[in-house]
Amino acid sequence: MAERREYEGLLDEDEDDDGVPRHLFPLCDPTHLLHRILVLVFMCFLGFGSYFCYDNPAALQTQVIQDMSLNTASFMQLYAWYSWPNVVLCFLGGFLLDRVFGIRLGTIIFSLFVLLGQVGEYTAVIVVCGLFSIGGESLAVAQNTYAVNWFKGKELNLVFGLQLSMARVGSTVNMNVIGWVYGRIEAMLGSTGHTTLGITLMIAASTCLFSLICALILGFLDRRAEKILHKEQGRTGEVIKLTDVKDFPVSLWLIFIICVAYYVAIFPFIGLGQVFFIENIVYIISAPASPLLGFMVDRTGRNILWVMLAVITTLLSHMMLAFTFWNPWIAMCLLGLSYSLLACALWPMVAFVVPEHQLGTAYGFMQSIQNLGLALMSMAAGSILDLKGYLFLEVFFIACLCCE
Ligand SMILES: NCCCC[C@H](N)C(=O)NCC(=O)O
Repeated sequence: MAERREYEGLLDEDEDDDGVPRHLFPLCDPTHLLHRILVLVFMCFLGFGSYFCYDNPAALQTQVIQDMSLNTASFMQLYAWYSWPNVVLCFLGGFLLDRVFGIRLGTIIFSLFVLLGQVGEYTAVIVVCGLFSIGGESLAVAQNTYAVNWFKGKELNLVFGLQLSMARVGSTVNMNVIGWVYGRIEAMLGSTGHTTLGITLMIAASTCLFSLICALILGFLDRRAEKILHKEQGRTGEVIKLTDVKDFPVSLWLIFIICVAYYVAIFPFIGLGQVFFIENIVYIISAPASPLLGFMVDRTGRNILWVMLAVITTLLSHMMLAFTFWNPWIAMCLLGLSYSLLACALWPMVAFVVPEHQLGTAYGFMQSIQNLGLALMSMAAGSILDLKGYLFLEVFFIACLCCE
């Protein structure tokens, strides 16, 4: 009780009982919804550049293969080199976030990696592609950690839905714009080639610079809120240890399994989509659907039930494509909705089963396992397509989903 009196004696008469300054404008008050919406805007734009540039190779496939004299195998290495480093380094990135850098500095560092990787992507292809990939995946870990820190117990599924929606907007904008940008530069220079490709990708890098600026602003707002709300005093003081991974609860390992078994039937499917509409329609549906479905999950709870429903409807989508001659738009629209539901119901579940000081490590480990699955299954899917065709590929995706 004595401490409380001393503490009250330190209270500025301009502060309320919780030590928050009384005369802050709502937009500047970290406890006000308007301020949290402001933080959420920058949180959503954190991943915009990473998601936008991640799809550069797919959106410029013809140009990249032509200008860099690549064959399909070496072209696909761009994606392989995105996933393979993250099998280990994404987990390490999450651990460094929890134990060394902290959320603010870690987010800025990973945003810088994404920018440097994108700017240098076609000078030392494989190396800086790895730099971009480490930044991209670890930045997603940081983004998820920020979301939980600011919105756990409030609108967490809606927030994840909004973050994923902005990510899908980045992918969709890239798919529909970057080819036009390349054409304009080709017209200006009068030829295709490395220079045209390089200038196009430098323009794409501006989205990563934008995300880095958002990371800096977000770091300022988070540090300011920590000071005003005296958050550091509420910390448990616990620190993550690498050996803590062996103590992760079974429920978290089940979330990891669901994540990898689901996403190997989504990203490789989109990447191998035979016609352009497959890549676009899933993302175009997911952009508006994710926040709406996230709001629904927030209101109803039952995340596990929604994840199960999403897996079942995704399974039905693939079975429609494999075993029926129905209009593929039906299956693709169903897939876009089920993918959105899965994404906004599954990712927040990590925050329900691990303490705050382990969040970055848990998300990092989850994406490491996801990237291991994606790297292996992407190669397997490519081989199955070459050797056995699309029916066997769909059966392969159905088998992966049945492992959930
Ligand atoms: N630059 C792409 C980041 C991917 C982040 C992560 N691996 C992921 O899968 N996020 C969920 C999603 O549905 O995109």
